[in-house]
Amino acid sequence: MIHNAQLIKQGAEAKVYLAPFCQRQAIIKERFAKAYRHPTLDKKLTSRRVIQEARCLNRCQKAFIDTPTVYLVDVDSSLIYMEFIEGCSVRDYLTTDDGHLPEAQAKVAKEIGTALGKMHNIDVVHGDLTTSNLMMRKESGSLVLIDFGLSYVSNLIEDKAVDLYVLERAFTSTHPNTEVMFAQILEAYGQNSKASKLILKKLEDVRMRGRKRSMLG
Ligand SMILES: Nc1ncnc2c1ncn2[C@@H]1O[C@H](COP(=O)(O)OP(=O)(O)OP(=O)(O)O)[C@@H](O)[C@H]1O
Repeated sequence: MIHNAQLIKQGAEAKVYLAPFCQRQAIIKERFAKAYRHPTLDKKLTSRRVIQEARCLNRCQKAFIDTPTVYLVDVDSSLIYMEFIEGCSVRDYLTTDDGHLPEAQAKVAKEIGTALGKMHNIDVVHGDLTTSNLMMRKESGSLVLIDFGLSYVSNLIEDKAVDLYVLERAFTSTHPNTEVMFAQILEAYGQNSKASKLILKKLEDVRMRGRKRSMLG
């Protein structure tokens, strides 16, 4: 039980709360036990996930990639306390109907591509890139990557290409007519990721595999 907490999301793996922490509002992410798993194994897997998420967030912060600052990691209780980002998700930004200027959209795309390029440069693979996991700060509009719950460290070109493919699928399935924006994301990614040539080439293979799979049903 977290004191004065307001549940903001109940997912399949975790509960996300907004709660006061040291005189400020914080996000508290709590991973809960899975009833179908053996308790000892469950504790081990849950702890590993908590540590992995916090580690990837820290790794990004050390590289000055804007992500929520981790305040506290309580492995025993499977809790991560982190900065509450005030703002809106890119998903909400793209689905609100207030006719964003192409220049404004291009700026967001550039920030996304730049952040992802930098994240892959330090071998962090996000694992769940959707437009809900990209936030824009209220004050500055600057981009923040959130939800590192499925993230891991990998230097494999394939893993990074799949990361981009997951985001591409999220764009095409959720936001019609954003092909130009996604191309702008990849352009900025190309300018910021060290291995972009190989990764973008691999992305073409991953897309092809995806198409074959959907043709076969
Ligand atoms: N640091 C944060 N600041 C503001 N809002 C946040 C923050 N972290 C999460 N949220 C909000 O809570 C929602 C759920 O968080 P998150 O995506 O981390 O959980 P989840 O998808 O349930 O986790 P997981 O994918 O690890 O199972 C986000 O979509 C976002 O709206």
